Amino acid sequence: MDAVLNIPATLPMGAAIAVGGPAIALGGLSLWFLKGYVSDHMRGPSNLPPLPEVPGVPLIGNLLQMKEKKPHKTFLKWAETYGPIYSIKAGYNSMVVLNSNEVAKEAMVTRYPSISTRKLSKALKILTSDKAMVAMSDYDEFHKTVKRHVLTNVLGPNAQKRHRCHRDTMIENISNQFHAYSKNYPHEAVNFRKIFESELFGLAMKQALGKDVENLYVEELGTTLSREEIFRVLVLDPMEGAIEVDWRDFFPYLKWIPNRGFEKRLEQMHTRRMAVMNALIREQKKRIASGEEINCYLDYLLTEAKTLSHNEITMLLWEAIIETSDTTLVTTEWAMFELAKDQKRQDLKYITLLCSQFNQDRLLLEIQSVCGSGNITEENLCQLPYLSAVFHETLRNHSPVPVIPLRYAHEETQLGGYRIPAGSEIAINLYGCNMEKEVWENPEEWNPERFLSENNDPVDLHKTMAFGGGRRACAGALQAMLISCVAIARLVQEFEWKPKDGEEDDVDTLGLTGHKRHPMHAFLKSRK
Ligand code: HEM
Repeated sequence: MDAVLNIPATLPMGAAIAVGGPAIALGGLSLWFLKGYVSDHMRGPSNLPPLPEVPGVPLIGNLLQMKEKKPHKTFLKWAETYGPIYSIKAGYNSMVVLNSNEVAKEAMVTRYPSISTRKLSKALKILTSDKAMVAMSDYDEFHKTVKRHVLTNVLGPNAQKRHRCHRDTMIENISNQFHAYSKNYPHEAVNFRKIFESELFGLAMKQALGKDVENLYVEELGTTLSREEIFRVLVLDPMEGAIEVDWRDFFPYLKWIPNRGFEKRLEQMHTRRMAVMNALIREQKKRIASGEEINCYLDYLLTEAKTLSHNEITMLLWEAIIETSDTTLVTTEWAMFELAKDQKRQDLKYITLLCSQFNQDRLLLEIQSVCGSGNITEENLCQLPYLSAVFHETLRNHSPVPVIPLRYAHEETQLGGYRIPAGSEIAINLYGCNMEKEVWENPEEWNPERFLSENNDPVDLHKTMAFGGGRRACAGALQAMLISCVAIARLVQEFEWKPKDGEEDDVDTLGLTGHKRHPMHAFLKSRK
């Protein structure tokens, strides 16, 4: 049940248009969502039938059938019997589960005005400071204001241009560390995550606060924390906390019964997170007072966001840190894992050959003339359709957001031709949509070539809906794509990757955002 109840995280359509090629790929997101919008919108309300229901037991409904920590998989199984849209009972609450592209699109775009509020679990209520974040707020004035702020300073195309230096430094550091590892330990498999995660966190800190950190004295905790401990408090703990379940979420009429263990754990997590954020902000305020200005979210919010409280600013800074640090790592690690398993796909000749089948000579010539023997840069991305296919296929097959954070129908509406009663929770199972056999051939197979066949419209890259859609589409899609694609290409340009023996079939996942359960270990051989 856990993963459904909680979850993270946005792309304003036109926003992507400026950063060269990648922007073109992302612009497709809006076009894809427009496909079908008009016809859907014309269907008027009528005496619609009620939803198919998955049978459960009195009082607890279907809760016992969802014991495993991967509800998206249970939802998919049910879709085989009850169809792409059905309702379940999570204790007292009615939940509508959507498992197909069409109904998901309808929920995110056409019916959005009726389902624009969030339903948060008790854990998320505490960890989000009661919706004081872009991703977890309801669609209201607060949401519009803070989304504008994060796009203006951190995630929009112009902001991403201004933060480019941090991404370039990050990829150089990553490359240097892998080279050093392969030189010093030629017979040992490297832990991919250890290097990538730490560098990504550094980038998150620079964008949010202006500087990375080595250690920090936290007054409220009376101790100095190492960088690793700071990462745990700001990223790992909250990600784990977000999937904590309080049984009272399912039985609101029993909310008077205390659940102290749960409350204490979550409150402590929240207090430690706020203490660390406050200490980090205090340090940077000293920098600002000394006259040193840096282009970062903190400096921007302190000057521009006059209507926000200290608590809200702290939460927004933390949000930028945790969202940068998590899902991009998940996607890049899965992509490298898939490529490592498959030597032929790492071969640039193979890639160009495929591209040439897709779009013949133009691409072959472009790749050779643009990249040559030099390192790939963000400017090259729009000319590498195979790389784009690798990225989108990884998002499809290893969804970092298997179920979109729960929405709530605050008024009666309709989806998929069924009546949706007011008060229903809405779970959009992106994993289920991406495993639809009618839409994807052999969906369980990781196969980037599916996006490169002649019949494929480049806009279809966004059929995965990995970044959500409509007004709540992911604000970080551009950043995620820039970081992930450059990293994948650069690491394949520079090294041959081979998984550690016995790890090829290890596709188990963990947590809210589909992390690889066991970090990927691979042997590296420098190509230079
Ligand atoms: C591969 C990486 C990522 C994936 C797959 C992803 C996916 C998503 C999804 C599915 C949503 C939810 C849309 C909804 O509620 O309907 C979302 C929202 C959001 N994402 Fe991402 N995301 C990624 C990376 C990022 C990054 C790097 C950031 C920021 C640093 C970010 C910031 C946000 C924000 C702020 C929202 C809330 C948008 C809103 O509510 O208007 N995401 N993301």
